[in-house]
Amino acid sequence: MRTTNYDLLIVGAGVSGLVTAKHALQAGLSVLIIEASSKVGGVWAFDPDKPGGVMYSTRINVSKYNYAFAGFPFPEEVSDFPDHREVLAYIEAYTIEYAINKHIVFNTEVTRLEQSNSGNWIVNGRSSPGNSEQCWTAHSVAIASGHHRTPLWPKVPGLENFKGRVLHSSQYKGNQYCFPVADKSALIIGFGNSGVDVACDIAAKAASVVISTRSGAWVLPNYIFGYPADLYAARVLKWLPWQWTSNAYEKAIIAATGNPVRWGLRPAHKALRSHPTVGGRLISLLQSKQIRIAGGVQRVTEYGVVFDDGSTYKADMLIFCTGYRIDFPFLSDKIRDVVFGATDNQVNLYMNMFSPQIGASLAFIGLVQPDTGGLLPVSEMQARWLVNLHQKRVKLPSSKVMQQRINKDMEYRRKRYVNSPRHTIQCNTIAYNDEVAAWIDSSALRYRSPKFLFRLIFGTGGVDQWTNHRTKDIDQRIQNVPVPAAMKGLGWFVLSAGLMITVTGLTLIVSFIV
Ligand SMILES: NC(=O)C1=CN([C@@H]2O[C@H](COP(=O)(O)OP(=O)(O)OC[C@H]3O[C@@H](n4cnc5c(N)ncnc54)[C@H](OP(=O)(O)O)[C@@H]3O)[C@@H](O)[C@H]2O)C=CC1
Repeated sequence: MRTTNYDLLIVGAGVSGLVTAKHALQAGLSVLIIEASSKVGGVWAFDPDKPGGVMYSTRINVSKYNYAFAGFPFPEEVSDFPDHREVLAYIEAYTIEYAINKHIVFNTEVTRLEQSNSGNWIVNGRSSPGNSEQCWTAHSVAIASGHHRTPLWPKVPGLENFKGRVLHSSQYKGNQYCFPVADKSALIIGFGNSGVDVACDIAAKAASVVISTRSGAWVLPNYIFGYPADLYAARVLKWLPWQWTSNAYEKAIIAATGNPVRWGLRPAHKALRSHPTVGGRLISLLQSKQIRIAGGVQRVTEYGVVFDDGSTYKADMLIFCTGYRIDFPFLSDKIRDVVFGATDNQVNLYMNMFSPQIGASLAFIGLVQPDTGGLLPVSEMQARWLVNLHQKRVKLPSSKVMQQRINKDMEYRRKRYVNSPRHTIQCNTIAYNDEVAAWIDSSALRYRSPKFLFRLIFGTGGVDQWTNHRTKDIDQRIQNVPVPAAMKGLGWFVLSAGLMITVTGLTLIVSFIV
């Protein structure tokens, strides 16, 4: 049975879906969110009985200044890196503040999405309990169901012979869940943020923990010289060649935690060529040898593994922390064909949002992996852009221009990052948001005062910088985002050097003329 034809139907009530709903509702659109679970929050809604989402000990690894909804800061008493309970409470408070709940249908899984000949979208869903089929139509659809749903299981020779336990990080909810880990030996395969979090969690109880990594990692501490590490990812650094920034970043890591080779980390690439692995706790566990690092797995045996260098490890459990495959199982084949690129995790979307063949009526919100800072402010700018498109204040470029841009971005990512399925949707938060902000007349760098400009160039500026209705409150929030002392020092150095060069140049010109 088809009911209301909504202006915008949103798939998923995680942060990306909620922020999209907030902006669409404020613009007067009729909105419906369809959510598979019984709660808002997406990956932040801890559930020990369901795969996916956070585990019991998860803390966000981006500071609360760069992972928040605009105009809605985390409470003051929350630490720089909130834990998942605090993040969920914050998301729930946002949902209440903007009365989003009444626009959500919970416990309903979207099963199919297709476009009718008229251009409207037909969305089918299945509600539980009872498995009742539902169907809605909408003028446009925003897919905000996340890209960390389908585990990526690599093929490892001999895995079928292994006698111990095998699971993916999405199934690991904490050392008190799953199965007894006390006195067992665990092999963690993969050295991204899941690998680090799982290794640190399991090391509290297990007898021995080894992380297997084929390319090592530069492990970023949560704090550098007393400030959250993400606060160093300032605008000025994106204006410099990334290799220079990477060198500085590597020096900062070495100054904060020592040479990574000492702890066995053996990074195979420059730091900024891959997604940052954050792990303050990991370094101390490596120092106390509660966790060890090994190379790639050559093959699995009945009771353990053989690494690439021929050494062996006897393991009771293998935990694959090997990331996710981008997948939206409800897309019809026709849409799937235009959305996904030729290789694994490649998406053929303009600004990771729109298909040139489909246009503005189907948007992907949050289909981005920010290389610095958090996803939330990117999703929020995408939501605002989408609403502006709805209101016909802006329009998308032609499909030819969109495709050219997609190709250019793909080429850039291939060169800039390690060319792997892990980096196909990587983007720089500030650069991305600055670009979208310029289109919707919300630029962060509109001049207010030299002090402000300094803050936005040598600091990250936080999530409120792109808000277009400037109020004292918003300006205060931007000023509350700390600028690390080292970045202030860099700022003063650049300004003094600039001043000296200008004065010297002018003096030379004047003396030449005179
Ligand atoms: N606390 C937090 O805020 C957390 C955030 N996250 C975020 O969630 C996202 C997903 O993270 P994560 O689950 O760690 O996934 P990632 O994709 O970031 O990392 C996957 C890891 O698995 C390795 N890997 C992939 N394929 C293979 C293979 N075939 N053989 C061996 N190793 C392989 C990769 O190595 P290689 O580099 O060699 O390809 C990499 O080390 C990220 O954005 C992350 O930042 C995750 C956990 C906690």
